[in-house]
Amino acid sequence: MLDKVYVVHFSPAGNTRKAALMLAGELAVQVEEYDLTLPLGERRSFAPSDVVIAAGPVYGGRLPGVMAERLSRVQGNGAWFISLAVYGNRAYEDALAELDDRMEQQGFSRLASAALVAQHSIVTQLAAGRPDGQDRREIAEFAGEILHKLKTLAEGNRPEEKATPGNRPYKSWKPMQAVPQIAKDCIRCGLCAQKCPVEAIPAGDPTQTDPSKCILCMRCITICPEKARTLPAPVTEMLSQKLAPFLSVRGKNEWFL
Ligand SMILES: Cc1cc2nc3c(=O)[nH]c(=O)nc-3n(C[C@H](O)[C@H](O)[C@H](O)COP(=O)(O)O)c2cc1C
Repeated sequence: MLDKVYVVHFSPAGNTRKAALMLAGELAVQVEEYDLTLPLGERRSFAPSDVVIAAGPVYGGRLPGVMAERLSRVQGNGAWFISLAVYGNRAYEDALAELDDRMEQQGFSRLASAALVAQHSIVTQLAAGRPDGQDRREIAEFAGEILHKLKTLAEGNRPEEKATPGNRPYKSWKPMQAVPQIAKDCIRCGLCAQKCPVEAIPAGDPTQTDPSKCILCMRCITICPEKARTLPAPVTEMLSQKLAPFLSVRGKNEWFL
């Protein structure tokens, strides 16, 4: 086990964070989180001996643009990174490669990369409840391989490396043009406005959502204490149909180091 590991994450609906903390708990005694989900955050600089897990959800086979931007808040100075693209049972496509590239641009050195499955934040029947017990066992196996690689490196040997899959240039993807709808049950508590990653909900009137800012990340829908925010039915129906083939498949956790 390591003494400490850092977890840098962007996790609107909490599934990415859950998977990243599972890995962190298998790797180190102490875990420190650095959250990129909110619009404001201090800059953070790491030391060459630090080990940093960088975890993001997959959106349309890509890293969310907001997360890619916010990674400029962290500076690696040669620290190790473990990249995690957390996907909802469909596919991760170029997201992991993109996360690797962004971390390297920020001055981190790649130790390992993984695509892990977690519950789909929009169609929640997909990979429901994951990461689960089987995922935990696989994540523990991945952690064991990371610790072994660190030991090999500390002994002065450079192990053979497996490259992260993904295309460059990355596939193109545009977020859907839709926003959550608000039911009469909304008590205007303002929690959604406070926690929106992209400031799409005005604090003065949380029944509004700015379609030019909303990334449909599901955070407001997930955290609303009154369950007053939902996706418009045509959006849910379209996505449920598109993703139906993935309901009966157990998506794979894959790692590369
Ligand atoms: C806008 C959007 C796009 C998504 N696109 C994909 C995708 O291309 N492939 C996939 O398997 N899952 C996709 N998902 C599911 C998420 O990657 C997955 O549920 C992730 O764990 C969500 O992380 P979070 O709970 O930390 O927000 C998408 C989710 C959202 C909100």
